[in-house]
Amino acid sequence: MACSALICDSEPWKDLKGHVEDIKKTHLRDLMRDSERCKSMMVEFDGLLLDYSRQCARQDTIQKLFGLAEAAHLKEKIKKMYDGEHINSTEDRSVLHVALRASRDTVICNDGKNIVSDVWKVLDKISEFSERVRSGSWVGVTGKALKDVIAVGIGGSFLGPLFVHTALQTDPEAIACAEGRQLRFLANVDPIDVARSITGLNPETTLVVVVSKTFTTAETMLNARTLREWISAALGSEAVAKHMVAVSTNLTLVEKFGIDPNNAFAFWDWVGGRYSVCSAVGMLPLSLQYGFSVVEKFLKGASSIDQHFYSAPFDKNIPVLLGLLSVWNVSFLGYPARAILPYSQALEKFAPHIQQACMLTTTLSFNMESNGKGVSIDGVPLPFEAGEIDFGEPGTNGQHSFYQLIHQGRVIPCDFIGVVKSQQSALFMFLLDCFTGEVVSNHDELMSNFFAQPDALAYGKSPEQLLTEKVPQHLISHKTFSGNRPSLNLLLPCLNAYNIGQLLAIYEHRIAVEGFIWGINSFDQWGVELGKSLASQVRKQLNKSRTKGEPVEGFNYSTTTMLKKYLEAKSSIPCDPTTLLPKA
Ligand SMILES: O=P(O)(O)OC[C@H]1O[C@](O)(CO)[C@@H](O)[C@@H]1O
Repeated sequence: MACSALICDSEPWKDLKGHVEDIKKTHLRDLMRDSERCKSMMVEFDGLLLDYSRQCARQDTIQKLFGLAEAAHLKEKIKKMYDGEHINSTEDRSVLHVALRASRDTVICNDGKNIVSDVWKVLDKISEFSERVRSGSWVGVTGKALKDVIAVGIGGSFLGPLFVHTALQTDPEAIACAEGRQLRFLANVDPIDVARSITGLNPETTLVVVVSKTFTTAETMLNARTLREWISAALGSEAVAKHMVAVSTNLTLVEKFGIDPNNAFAFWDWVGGRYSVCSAVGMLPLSLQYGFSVVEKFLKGASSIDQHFYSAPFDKNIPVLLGLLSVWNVSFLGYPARAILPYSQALEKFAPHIQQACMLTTTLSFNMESNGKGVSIDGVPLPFEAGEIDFGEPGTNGQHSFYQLIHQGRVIPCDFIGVVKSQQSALFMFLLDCFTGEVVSNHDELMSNFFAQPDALAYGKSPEQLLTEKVPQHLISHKTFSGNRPSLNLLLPCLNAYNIGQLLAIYEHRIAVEGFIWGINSFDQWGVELGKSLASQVRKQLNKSRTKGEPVEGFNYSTTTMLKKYLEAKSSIPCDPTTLLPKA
């Protein structure tokens, strides 16, 4: 395909378009009867099982999708990514988050230079620093060990590390390593978030890690200054050197902020913010909390998927299959959203992370920032829908809220993520068959839903079935489930650091596959910049009005009215910097 050609003009795309009507005539009830088909739609790799037999697709659909992959030069694009070509063309950068988890002996080059040794220099520094802090050889200004960490950062400098931290928090090995320690995150510039992050913490025993790729993000920098004030007010300004460290690509600004450059942990412009969990962005706070040996396992899990993604044939390649199926669901079947449904509470922050990587809600994800685009990589407007709205909630909580929508409302393809061996066992596990009368353990109860829900979505319930069940006539339409709702299952052996790394990398690469097929740049984010620049105009106005009493001007009627109303009241409550609590 020529450079500015769109994938929708290719023959395989047109062929798939024509195939849609064919597929619409099928029903998952019938497709699921074909065991050979189902068998061909299962892939196992490194302890993982992907079952995509409940996709509205036949084997020939999958073959057609492979044809589309070829037309989009998917293999070549993956190779270009690993080869360090500047595939993020609008920012003229390579996209090399795979280098962040490569083993020491791997060679991955950016602009002709092997970057794996740079990666390991920083990882070794993280390992050494976190060990000093954890062992108490690095102490705060009053000589006390630093047992609590607040990681200040937003977007990609927050959501990924939060996901991994939340997932590790209940893993027995990680629990043992984190004994007596706390890791908190401060992302939102909302004073409520600030108060939550420091409540109950003593500056004497707290280390603040400021995480910002650019070191210019307004929310992060204000929060960092606020915590610097909190530390200085309690311990004196010289305490900053012992109580604040930074992670950034902009070491000049780190130094200007007042953080000792020796206490700065670098990463590089070839790491996109939302793909930065495996850089110091995630590795420093997580290593401080759990120790380097745990985070190293996480990196190894991600690396295992990196190698699989690079070398496995497409019919056995989990991220490739997931990406192609997403394209099928979004661009051909017309389903704009995807539900990410982990059947493990430990993964409660997974969907929020994927949203940014993919888009953004209260917990928006990385897919939405990556693939929420309307033009091709060459700047040509897309005449088809790309990107999807990701949302999710761990089962069975989701079942008691939005599952009604996915069963009988809109068709939303679902990713069911399950775990064979839970991180935890509840009491009933041991008492089964004894005197409790419980039928299954908590985990089996949870997983019963993981196995049942996809079939409920696929098969539904017809009016005929309901009649045989003697459902009253007036309720038949209310109780009818159309079924034929696509889903897939990803089953992980357990949820240790290694598996968490695998899961992260699978979803990162799935996003890349989608973007490569759609022909968009998944690695820039110009869309979020507009909101940032408009906020800066408002910030200037608030400052002028509050400090000089200047009138609100230059905004539309709506914004002017709201700003005036807002400025009428004194919205900031004076606070004591040592506690950051409102002054009585
Ligand atoms: O790490 P930084 O530079 O503070 O940026 C934070 C986040 O802001 C964004 O640029 C936009 O949300 C993200 O891509 C990034 O992760």
